Amino acid sequence: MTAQVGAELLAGLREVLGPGGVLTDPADTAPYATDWRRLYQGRTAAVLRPANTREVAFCVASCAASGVAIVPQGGNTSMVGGAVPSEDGRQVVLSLSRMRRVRAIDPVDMTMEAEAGLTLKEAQDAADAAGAKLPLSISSEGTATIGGVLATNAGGNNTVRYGNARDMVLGLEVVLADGQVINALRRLHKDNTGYCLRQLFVGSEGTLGIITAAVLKLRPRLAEVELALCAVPDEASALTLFSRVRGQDAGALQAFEYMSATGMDFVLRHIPGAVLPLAAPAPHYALVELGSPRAGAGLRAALESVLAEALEAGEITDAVIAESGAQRAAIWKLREEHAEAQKREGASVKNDVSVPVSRVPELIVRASAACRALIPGARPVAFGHMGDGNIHMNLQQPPDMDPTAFLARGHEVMEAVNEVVRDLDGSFSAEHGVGRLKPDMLAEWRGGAELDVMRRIKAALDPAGLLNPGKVLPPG
Ligand SMILES: O=C(O)CC[C@@H](O)C(=O)O
Ligand SMILES: [Zn+2]
Repeated sequence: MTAQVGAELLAGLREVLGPGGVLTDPADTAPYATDWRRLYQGRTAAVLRPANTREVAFCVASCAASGVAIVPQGGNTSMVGGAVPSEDGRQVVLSLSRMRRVRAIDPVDMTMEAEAGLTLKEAQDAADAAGAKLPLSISSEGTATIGGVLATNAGGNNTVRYGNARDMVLGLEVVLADGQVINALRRLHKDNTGYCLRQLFVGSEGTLGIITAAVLKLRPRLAEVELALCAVPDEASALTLFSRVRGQDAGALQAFEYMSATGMDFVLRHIPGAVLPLAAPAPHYALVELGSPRAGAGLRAALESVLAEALEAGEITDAVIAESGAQRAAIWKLREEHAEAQKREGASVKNDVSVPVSRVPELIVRASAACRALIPGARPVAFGHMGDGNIHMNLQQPPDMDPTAFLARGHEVMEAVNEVVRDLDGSFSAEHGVGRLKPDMLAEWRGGAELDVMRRIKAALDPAGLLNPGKVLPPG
């Protein structure tokens, strides 16, 4: 059992962090205690806002000495309640929001050293200003932070080309549960000196240590980008189109996103300014993006020719290629606003699942049918990162159903989808993590020796269980 947050602890923290560094007024702490989806309504006695790594270490050591648990928090955009405190008020939130410096960018090494509280968008912009590209891109990048995307190993829209967050980390600075700091902010591409500790913290969702800064690997800035939105007759055609585009020039493909008619309809109805740039709505859509750091790479002609072939083969029925940066942004908005549009349409159950890419059409067809059979009138909303096999196999409430009654069936819905995912050799959580929502699934899917090793690592690094309790690992 963790300890209550005492007045003495708070006074000591205030002395070092300053008055603005420790929030205790419920009006100030409330936004830190709930999640974007409003799945959880926690309570916290204090939000700590350290301004540098030394202060983070001080907070962690002070809380450890008092037996108080800490919930690390970045942009608080978790889809699985990974950054919310519990309802009993015994967990303090440690927000990294004041640590937002770009410490260094090296254009020769092609690296950026950034602090955990910098938003992903700010980091992307800093890379761009230095003539480089930070290729991680997710829908919540304006709010999500570097610490958060690393702690959760975020994936997003460009995984098909650049991999996930963990593929972009060369170095890491982490505050451990006892207040020690691992300073491994190295910029090395080769470094076989013992266990690769940084990758242990990436994806650990704040349960093993608190990431305070990272060295990120940059890529050359793109000189040419071409984007198309395609109308697709069925799920199988979307996969054939993906293979065709990749087959033409695998190195140029940087996003292949799938959307269904239902999700697109929500975006067009709920998101101001959203307009479908095609002649008519389609049953399915594919967003295809090519990019090259080389000016004169001929991507426009390449895209036109591959789409002409796909049209001829009946894999697409229509397509539009963006004519400007503004049009590109408008098309991306149709995809990136799916989560917001779903929220405005009412209650939904999210299933962030992945399967081998070849099985994505089967996943969408079978899981949609399973959801419809479970709750008649519910609307499957499949969309996401088809090029890497990660589909958001979400289910929207029937229009006339009480949202609370619908959400009460959330676990049944997740299980119906997971049954299909299991059968297709997939994963119950592709990019959103486990958080507070899915530890029971972890027990079931990653049980046995895997879970045993995870528990031993947790016990070794956080023996008192003070870092983000209740997240990732099921109660032991
Ligand atoms: O809302 C979702 O289910 C997915 C959110 C995010 O991962 C996305 O790809 O837009
Ligand atoms: Zn996603």
